[in-house]
Amino acid sequence: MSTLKVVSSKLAAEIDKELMGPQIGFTLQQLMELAGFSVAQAVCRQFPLKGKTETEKGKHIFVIAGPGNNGGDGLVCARHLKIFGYNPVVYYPKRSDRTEFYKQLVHQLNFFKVPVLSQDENWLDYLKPEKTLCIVDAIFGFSFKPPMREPFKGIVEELCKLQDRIPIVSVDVPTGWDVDEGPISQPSVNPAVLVSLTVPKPCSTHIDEKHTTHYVGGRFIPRDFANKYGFETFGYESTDQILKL
Ligand SMILES: NC(=O)C1=CN([C@@H]2O[C@H](COP(=O)(O)OP(=O)(O)OC[C@H]3O[C@@H](n4cnc5c(N)ncnc54)[C@H](O)[C@@H]3O)[C@@H](O)[C@H]2O)[C@H](O)CC1
Ligand SMILES: [K+]
Repeated sequence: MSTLKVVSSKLAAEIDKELMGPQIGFTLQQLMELAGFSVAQAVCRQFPLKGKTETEKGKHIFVIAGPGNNGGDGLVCARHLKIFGYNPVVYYPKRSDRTEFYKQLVHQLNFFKVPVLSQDENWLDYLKPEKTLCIVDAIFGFSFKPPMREPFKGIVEELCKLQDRIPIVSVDVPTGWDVDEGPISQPSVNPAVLVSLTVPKPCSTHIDEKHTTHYVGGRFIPRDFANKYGFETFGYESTDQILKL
């Protein structure tokens, strides 16, 4: 059997289902914690604070969280960024009522004094190139189906205007991209960093390597499980949660 380097949206959903099924028994919370933690680590690797001035250190990281689990990864990521010494602000326009768990993630952000903006707040005030280190795009992941609906269509259109001046870090899938086909509809972001979770999705083959740094994160599967789905595990070093591809 040939070894795939990417897995389709369908397979990614099957992998998730099996990981959280009765045989393996991970909970969504566990996987999301590791996913969000790895995205925060990728931000640290890409935008280190060491040697930076206080002004630089005070810059915002603007995390935009969508309505599903990709958004949940963003909420977790923001908490870890705060712990790592960054200054995250979360914009969470359409809050998930799927489970109580999402409310708990927001409570945890309140506990760490990370601002969480609602849909009616003036979120663009927080997005000034001179005051913003990067944007974490946790809007949509592998379950996005175009065309994009509001309020996200308008939000992503604004991000597209800013992305040449503020780097975007996309979680798992660049928002607006078809998971399997890539950027086939608008609006869609052009990230400076992509953090693929578990294994890259086919859309990642459409990134321009000169523009986009690609990491894999979400280090939670053993080799035989990866091989069963036709891919290899990645050569993470030591305790790293991410690997630059
Ligand atoms: N094993 C892992 O790698 C893990 C990955 N995780 C993350 O989970 C997402 C996938 O999460 P899911 O909830 O299935 O989907 P999304 O977040 O992508 O989006 C669903 C959400 O979006 C709405 N929606 C879909 N299409 C549209 C549209 N055209 N316009 C507006 N809204 C749309 C839909 O209604 C839902 O509300 C994966 O990518 C990872 O980031 C987990 O953390 C677990 C571990
Ligand atoms: K995303």
